[in-house]
Amino acid sequence: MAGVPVAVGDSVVIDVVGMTHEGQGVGRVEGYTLFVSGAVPGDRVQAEVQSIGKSFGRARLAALVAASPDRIAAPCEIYEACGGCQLQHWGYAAQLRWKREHVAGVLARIGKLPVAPLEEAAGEAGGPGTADAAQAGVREIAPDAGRAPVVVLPVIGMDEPWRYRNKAQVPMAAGIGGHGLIGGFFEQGSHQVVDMEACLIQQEQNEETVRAVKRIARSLGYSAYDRATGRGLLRHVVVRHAEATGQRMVVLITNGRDMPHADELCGLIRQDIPGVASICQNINTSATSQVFGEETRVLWGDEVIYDEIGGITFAISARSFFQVNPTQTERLYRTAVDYAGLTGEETVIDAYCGIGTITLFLARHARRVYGVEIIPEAIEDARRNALLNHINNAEFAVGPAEVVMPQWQAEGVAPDVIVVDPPRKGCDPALLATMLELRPARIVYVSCDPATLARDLRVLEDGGYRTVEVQPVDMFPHTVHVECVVGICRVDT
Ligand SMILES: C[S@@+](CC[C@H](N)C(=O)[O-])C[C@H]1O[C@@H](n2cnc3c(N)ncnc32)[C@H](O)[C@@H]1O
Repeated sequence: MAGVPVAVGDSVVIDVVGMTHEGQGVGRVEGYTLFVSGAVPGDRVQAEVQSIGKSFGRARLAALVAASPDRIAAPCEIYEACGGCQLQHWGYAAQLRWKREHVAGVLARIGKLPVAPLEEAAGEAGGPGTADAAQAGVREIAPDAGRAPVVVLPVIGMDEPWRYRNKAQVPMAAGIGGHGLIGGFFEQGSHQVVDMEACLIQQEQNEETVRAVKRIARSLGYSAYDRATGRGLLRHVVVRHAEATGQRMVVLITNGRDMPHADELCGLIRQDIPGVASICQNINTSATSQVFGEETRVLWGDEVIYDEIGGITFAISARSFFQVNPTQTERLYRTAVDYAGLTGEETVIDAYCGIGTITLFLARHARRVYGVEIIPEAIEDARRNALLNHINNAEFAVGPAEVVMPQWQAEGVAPDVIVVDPPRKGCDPALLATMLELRPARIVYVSCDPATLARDLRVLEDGGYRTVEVQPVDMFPHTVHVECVVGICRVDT
C-alpha cells in the first residue's frame, strides 16, 4: 500500500508505547501505527505484520526483545485461549494507571472536553488501587465550577483483584466429534466454545456450581444447542452467587419449553450444590446470540435469591441486571450518591435502574425517587426491594426510559437530580433531550463505556451542563473494561 512503510509478512522490531481499548499494544514504524496483540507498553517486541490499512496495521507478537517492567506471567492457565480477560499479563497497578489515562483520553477526543492534567487529578485522591480514593476524591459539584477542566480521578482499584465475579454465564456446546457436552467460554474473537473448569476472576462458588451442573447435565444425557442447525437442548448455564447470604441460583437456558428429567435434575442440583435456593429454566428459541429469552419459569425453589449491598437487601431474579463485583459496587454507588449532593429535600429520577439498586441508595437521602427500567421482572424486584427495606419514598415504572421520562415530565415530575446508568450503548438521544428539558441542577452519569459516555457528555455540555469530576471504578480487573461515575452540574441557571 502506497505510503505505508511495512508490508504483510514483514518482521519489525518496535517499542510499545500505548494500549488500545481492546488491549493490544501500540507501536510505530516510521510514524505508522501497528497494533500488536499480546504486547504491553514498555515492551520492545519483534512483531510480524498481519494486515495493513491506510492509518494503522495489525501485527502478531513474534518475540519479546525486552520485557516491560510491568509485564507479568498471567496466572490463569487458559488465559491465552480465553476471550474473557485481556490484561492478565500486565501488572495491576499499570492496568489502573492505563484505565484512567484511557478514560481521560476518550473524554478529550470524543467528548471534546478539557481534561485536567493527570498529575493534578492524582493530587485530588488517594492514588490508584486504594479505596481511599473514593473519599479523598469526591468534592462538591457546584454550579460555579464553571468551565474548569474536568478532573478524572485515579481509578478505585481492588485490594485483592481476583475471584470477584458473582455471576457466570457459560455457553454450552457439543464435545469432540459432536458428542457429549462441554461448557466454558468463547475463544477470542469466535463462537467456538472451550471447556473450562476454573476461572480466576469467578468466585469459587460459581466455579463449583458450573462444574456440578455440567456433570449433572451429562449424566442426564442433555444435548448442547447447535447454532448452525438450531437443534439441541442446552444453550447456556447462568449461575449467580449472593456473597452476603451465600445463596446460589442456577438458570438453564434451553432451546424450547421441554425440560427432560426436570425432577431428577433439581434433585441432583440440590444434593450436589450447597446453598442453592433457586433453579430456573429460561426459554430461548431465537436464532440470535442473545443469552436470555423472554420466558423464565421456576423449576425448584424461589424465583429470586437475596444479596446485600451497603446494608440494603436486594432480591435478584434470573434476568435482572445486578452488578457482578460486589466489593466495588458499594464504592460505585456511594460515589454516585455523593455526586448527587442530596440534602433530603430533592426529587430524583434514576433511569436504567435495574432492580432499584442505586434508586434505593438514593432514597435514603432524598424526598422522593423515581426509577425506570425496561425489564419487567427487574421492576418487580425493585418494588419488592423497596418493601423489603421499608423504603416508601420510591416509585418504579416499567418501560424504555426515553418513553417513560417524557410521561413523568407531562405529569409534572420536576427532578432536582437525574441519575443515569445505561447499558454499553449509552443514553437514547430522546432521553438526553428530555433531560435537557427537565433541567435538573445535577446529573450523575454511571457508565460502563467511556466512548458512549463521552458522546453523551458532549450533548449535555452543549445543552448547558458542565462535566465536573469523573471517578473511574475498576469493576472488572484484568479486562479492558472500566466503569465511571460522573458528576455533572447545570451552569445556565
Ligand atoms: C448497566 S445496567 C444498570 C442497572 C442498575 N443501575 C444497577 O446498577 O444495577 C443498565 C440497565 O438498563 C436497562 N435498560 C436497557 N435499555 C433500557 C431502556 N431503553 N430503558 C430503560 N432501561 C433500559 C437494562 O435492562 C439494565 O437493567
